[in-house]
Amino acid sequence: MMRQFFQLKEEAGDLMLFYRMGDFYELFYDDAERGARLLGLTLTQRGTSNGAPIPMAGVPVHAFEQYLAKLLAAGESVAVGEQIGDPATSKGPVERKIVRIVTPGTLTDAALLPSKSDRCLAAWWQPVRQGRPNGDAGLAWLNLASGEFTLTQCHPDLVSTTLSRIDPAEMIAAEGHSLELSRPCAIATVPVWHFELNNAREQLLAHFKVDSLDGFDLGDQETAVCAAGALLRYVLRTQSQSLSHINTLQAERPGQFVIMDPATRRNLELTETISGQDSPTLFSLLDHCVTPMGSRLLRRWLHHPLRDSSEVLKRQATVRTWLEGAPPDSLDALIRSMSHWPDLERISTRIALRTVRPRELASLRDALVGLPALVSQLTAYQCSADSHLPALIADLCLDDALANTLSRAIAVEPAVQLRDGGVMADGYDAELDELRELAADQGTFLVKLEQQERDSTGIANLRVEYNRVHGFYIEVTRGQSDKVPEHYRRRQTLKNAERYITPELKEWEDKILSARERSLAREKWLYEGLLDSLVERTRALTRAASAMAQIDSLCALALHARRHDWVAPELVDSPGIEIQAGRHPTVEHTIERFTPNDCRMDPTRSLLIVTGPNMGGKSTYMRQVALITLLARTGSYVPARRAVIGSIDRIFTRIGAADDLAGGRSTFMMEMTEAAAILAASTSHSLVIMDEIGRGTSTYDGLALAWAIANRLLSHNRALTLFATHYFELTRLPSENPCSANVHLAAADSARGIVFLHEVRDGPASRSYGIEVAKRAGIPASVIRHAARELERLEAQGAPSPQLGLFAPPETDTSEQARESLQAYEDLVREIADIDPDSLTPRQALDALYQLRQRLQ
Ligand SMILES: Nc1ncnc2c1ncn2[C@@H]1O[C@H](COP(=O)(O)OP(=O)(O)OP(=O)(O)O)[C@@H](O)[C@H]1O
Repeated sequence: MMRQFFQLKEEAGDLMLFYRMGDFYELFYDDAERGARLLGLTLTQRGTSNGAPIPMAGVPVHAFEQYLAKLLAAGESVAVGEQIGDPATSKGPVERKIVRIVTPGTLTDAALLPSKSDRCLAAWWQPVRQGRPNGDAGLAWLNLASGEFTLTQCHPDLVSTTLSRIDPAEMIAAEGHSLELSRPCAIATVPVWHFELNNAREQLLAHFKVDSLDGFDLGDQETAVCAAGALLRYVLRTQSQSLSHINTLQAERPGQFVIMDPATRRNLELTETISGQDSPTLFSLLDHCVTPMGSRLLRRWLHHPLRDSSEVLKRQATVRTWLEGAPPDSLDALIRSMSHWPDLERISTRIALRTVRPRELASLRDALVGLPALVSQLTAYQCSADSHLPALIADLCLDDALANTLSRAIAVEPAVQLRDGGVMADGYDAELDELRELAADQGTFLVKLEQQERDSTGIANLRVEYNRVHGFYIEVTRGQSDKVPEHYRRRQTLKNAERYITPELKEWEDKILSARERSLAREKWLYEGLLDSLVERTRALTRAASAMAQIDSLCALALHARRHDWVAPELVDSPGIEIQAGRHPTVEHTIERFTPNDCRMDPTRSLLIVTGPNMGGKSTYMRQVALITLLARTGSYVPARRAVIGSIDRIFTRIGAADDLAGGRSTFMMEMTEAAAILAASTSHSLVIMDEIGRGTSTYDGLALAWAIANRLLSHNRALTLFATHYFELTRLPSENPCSANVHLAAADSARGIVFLHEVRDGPASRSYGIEVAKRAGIPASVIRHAARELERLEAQGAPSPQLGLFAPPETDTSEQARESLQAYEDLVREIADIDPDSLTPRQALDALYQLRQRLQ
């Protein structure tokens, strides 16, 4: 047996191998130890190997799925070695085979998948030369549960940002290539040759059954093709079924989405709060979706705001259709009609994988039967020319044949498992009906036969009976045996009676005894046949599922907009943001009276210095501007009286970083790393939120850095920036650069202390109110008094203000020496510019380098 185990284990490789033994799945050796640790199983032993006991741990077959879910959540991958031979007829160990491989990124089973989020598998490939990244990285990702297969190429620095929006459950990387991930996920390593272009391309050609990839328009995506090929190879290994639902491969090109790095997604709390909770987040707020696929799409939209306005405007126009010119209760009625919809997206995938369960088909049938009513509800809306509702409705118009087939084929309430029978509907197949009738109506048949035989033989006490040893028989008492007709064959002789069988009874016996097995086999065969016909429809089903998801998500956005008085933002191509009376989408629900605020930023007013007391509302204000921008770019309405949102390429936020102790970076280091990324990548189309940059170090250092960073953003990046700070010295920036302006969150003194007005006003804050805020926070009165005295003393002393030197314009050195060194420097630069590296031999290049170095000295 262990030899067989080792064979399977070799096949399973790193996967945990569950080896079927009777009613248990057993783990051995390291797998057993890992399983015991992760699942809390009791570790036992079975025999010895080289004198050492073999560790073993097992789980009962009936509870396997629960254990599996736990392991997948822990990022483990599993292979199931099932008994496929018949124990009764096997000599030696029963034949076993790996029949199932489950990895965190290749799940399709509804029970193991979260309903409201995707779990995809991604592959990453970075060509290297001399140990350094050489060119763009390639990424491919597959949502096996929906069949979406996508790839892209990006600069190596953008890999982590791109992965943060894809949020894979599992990553495939080449052996020896390590990748830094912003969130933990399972990593599978595969040999480097899986990523080689020719192998990868062959894999894709074979899967899509094409001679060239030209039709997919991937000419500029060679590195990403390497990743896609390796990914497909991995998936084919894990899935024993055909992957016919993966029928296209789409390339994403830079510039399609508003880029947000992992820190920004976290700071804006799109789908997870900063502390890692599911709510309150922007997604939890807007998710009024009534289908799981609608929720999943909405989540995707929030992580993928679009740069190009055309698709956004289509979504917006569809939301408008439901809000304007339609009776208010029609939206509620529409949502109600969708609320019983099953997860069509996953069902159609499971049809393609041929793993769909009977009850899923029943729910598909019910949904399809109700589809025409939903379609007519949708067509009743008057939509504007720019809405894509008509296209979505067209995708929902599936032909009746599918609904009719399912209605005829599937029982009203089918069994959970096909193996239990009772799945196919009565009347769908005459042979199945007969088998079922036989199995169910044996009593009736026997009574009928008995009567028939009594009548034909005239033996009044003739009986038709059954026992386990002899099966069915006709019993005639000895006294009547002379009346027995010739075609009766004796089966058994008893003291007082003879037992007979007739050809008719024998035939019926054969039928009845195997009727149940035959009816189950027939059902299985019919089910497979039904799947054959459904598989051909998966494309249409997937399109309908996608239309349904979009309608559901857009209804959710419309509902939220109606309930909370949101407006349609105007989208323009120039860079800029203008918001009138904007609110924070989530904070507005957590407090009684939210104060709306305006915001105007454009190239002539690109940086706003935001000052105001702690707790004054600075962070809320800046986040609300970012969230309104993001919502506008997903097609949603926004919480404002009016909003005009320009073309935005990236949103960056640098907000109160937490220590990344695991990554070995302090708060200040994190802050500076994020700031460095912003300075390196933001453009005049970027929205940058900087909250109190520089506060993690000494006042002088902090202020100096904040000043220099703000200046750089203003004059070099020219990004639309909201820059909150407690360094009042920074409020002098607008007087030096007219493209910046001061705004502040107003507060007022009252008899009972400071009152936060939460109102954004022009100009800098007059003072900081730090001591008042500390008082409200409960700092002991004696400490507050001490602090107030200290403040007075410092102010009276006119404590040296660090800004004096900092804010002064750079000194211009006019001395002769300075002029000379400037001249020398310019000569040197010219000389370097004149070098043509392509025309130099390596030796000449080295000489040139030495000469330059000498000049510097
Ligand atoms: N516009 C607003 N209307 C009403 N209440 C608001 C508004 N903005 C913020 N608040 C309230 O003020 C609280 C503090 O806001 P926020 O954290 O944005 O202040 P802050 O100025 O960034 O503070 P700190 O400088 O200490 O980080 C919020 O939790 C919210 O309850």
